[in-house]
Amino acid sequence: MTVETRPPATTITPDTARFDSEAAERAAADFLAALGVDTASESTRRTPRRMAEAFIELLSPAGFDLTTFPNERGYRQLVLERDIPFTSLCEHHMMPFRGTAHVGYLPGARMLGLSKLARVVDLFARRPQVQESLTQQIADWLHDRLTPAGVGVVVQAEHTCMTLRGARAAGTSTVTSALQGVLLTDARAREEFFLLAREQR
Ligand SMILES: Nc1nc2c(ncn2[C@@H]2O[C@H](COP(=O)(O)OP(=O)(O)OP(=O)(O)O)[C@@H](O)[C@H]2O)c(=O)[nH]1
Ligand SMILES: [Zn+2]
Repeated sequence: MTVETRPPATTITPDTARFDSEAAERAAADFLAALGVDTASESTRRTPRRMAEAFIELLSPAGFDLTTFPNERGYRQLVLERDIPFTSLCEHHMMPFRGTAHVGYLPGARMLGLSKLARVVDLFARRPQVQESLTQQIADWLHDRLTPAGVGVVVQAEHTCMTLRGARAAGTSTVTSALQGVLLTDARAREEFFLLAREQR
């Protein structure tokens, strides 16, 4: 008889109860009026509502089950999910920043369902963020929840607050990384992670 050391799945339920969509719609209408934007035409009458819904969507990660499996065959090498797309909101301007994340881990006693790596990125992207925190939060959360031997995260993104306005530095991208466990302490494991994360298809 095998003894499960942990429950097979943990349900992650993001808190979306905090949204007051009607207040958000009223505020959007006030904001647009203050900017002199007409919301009286047939085309723009629902724009305050659309704005509220758009921001609520950008701030609403999907819930999911953090499904794990026992690492029965003792797989000890890197598992790396590359090019996970995400959209987040820069907490300074509330303008989108979007890009991709590479998320990898060195398994311990349990393996994670692959899709969960993309779901964890979504969980932390759909909130007001700075890219450094997004990157670190993904690594820390996986390290705490999965207790793997190591975790590595690389995030690359375009910040529209600096490409479309302000510095207007079109074409720039920002790269951040966060490491935990063996990937932080062992130079060879770290090197392998960055090599595989960078490798072209
Ligand atoms: N470190 C970090 N900074 C960010 C991120 N997203 C936006 N920023 C920066 O936050 C800073 C906010 O600076 P402020 O000087 O208060 O804002 P601002 O007057 O609109 O500045 P400009 O964007 O330079 O016009 C800007 O330099 C942004 O580029 C992020 O993810 N990480
Ligand atoms: Zn910004």
